[in-house]
Amino acid sequence: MIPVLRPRRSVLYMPGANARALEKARSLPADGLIIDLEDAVAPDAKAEARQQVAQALAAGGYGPREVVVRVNGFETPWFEADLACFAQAAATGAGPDALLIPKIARAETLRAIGARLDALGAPASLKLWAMIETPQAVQDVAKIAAAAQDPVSRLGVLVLGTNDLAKETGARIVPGRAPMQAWLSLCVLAARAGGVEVLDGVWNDFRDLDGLARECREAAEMGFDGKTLIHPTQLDPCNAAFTPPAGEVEAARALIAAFDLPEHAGKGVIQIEGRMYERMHADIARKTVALAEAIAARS
Ligand SMILES: CC(C)(COP(=O)(O)OP(=O)(O)OC[C@H]1O[C@@H](n2cnc3c(N)ncnc32)[C@H](O)[C@@H]1OP(=O)(O)O)[C@@H](O)C(=O)NCCC(=O)NCCSC(=O)C[C@H](O)C(=O)O
Ligand SMILES: [Mg+2]
Repeated sequence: MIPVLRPRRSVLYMPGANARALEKARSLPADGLIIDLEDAVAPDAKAEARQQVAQALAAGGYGPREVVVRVNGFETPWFEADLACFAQAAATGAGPDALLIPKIARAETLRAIGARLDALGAPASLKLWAMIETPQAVQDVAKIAAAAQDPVSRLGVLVLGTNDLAKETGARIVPGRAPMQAWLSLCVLAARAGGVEVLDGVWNDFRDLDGLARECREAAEMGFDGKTLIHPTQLDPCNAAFTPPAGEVEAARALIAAFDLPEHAGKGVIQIEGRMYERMHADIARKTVALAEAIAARS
């Protein structure tokens, strides 16, 4: 059975204090939006930004875009008020789809936040996304992703924070990301084992769209479900990189149809034009078709 997919090819951050960005996001071709209350909002502007974001969510107009609020960290003075604000908004039907928790280091923290949301009366539909952006989080990413098996954690998606990883480790952010490849792959592996989705980190040099396109292709090849972004011009190249090409979708449909032929009933392996296909390839093909259909349904 192929799950109904929600495309998360492009997920755009914007500062919660930036009213123009909150407005503009209603018409941008992003699969998802992350409205930030953490690093992109100065300490003195936190309370006002929180209210502005709550008002923007209540006003709505974000259509099919998945809306996520990145709250301040678990140990900051703003965390509890952020959580209470969006738990209450979710309880009245005007909340985000998920809260993104920065600098998660342990699975227990997710469970504690999930339990706090339960206590605040937030509906189960309010999910948690976890940022993987500390050395400890990368080392423990399998346990963090596995927390998704426990409904109290509400975990749905892992999000890489490559800027913080560079800061914490001294690794350089370079084209091809050789210094971080092992960590990125570990996160993809952990996400798949835990049954959650995983989004790549941001490309800071927002005027270099060729560099961005290269990094999006690399991320798609590594198995990421999508990439987080910081500027509207990054949306089209990112959506293109994570959309299955028409030829791939056509080939996937042909493979599914081939396995459905009466002469192939009961066969575990077939050949088409000199290439071997097993039923696992038909499973991959079904996922490709489901993603392409979900993307088509959105547009
Ligand atoms: C990077 C920016 C500060 C650049 O802003 P600006 O100089 O205003 O750009 P432009 O003049 O080119 O903008 C053109 C129009 O697009 C709108 N715009 C710009 N960015 C966004 C956006 N992110 N979302 C929605 N709309 C946006 C402008 O308002 C202009 O509109 P118009 O008036 O119609 O012309 C800016 O892009 C920005 O703030 N980006 C997001 C920064 C952010 O949220 N950072 C935090 C997350 S990244 C991170 O922390 C990752 C992780 O934690 C890690 O550790 O790696
Ligand atoms: Mg960060």
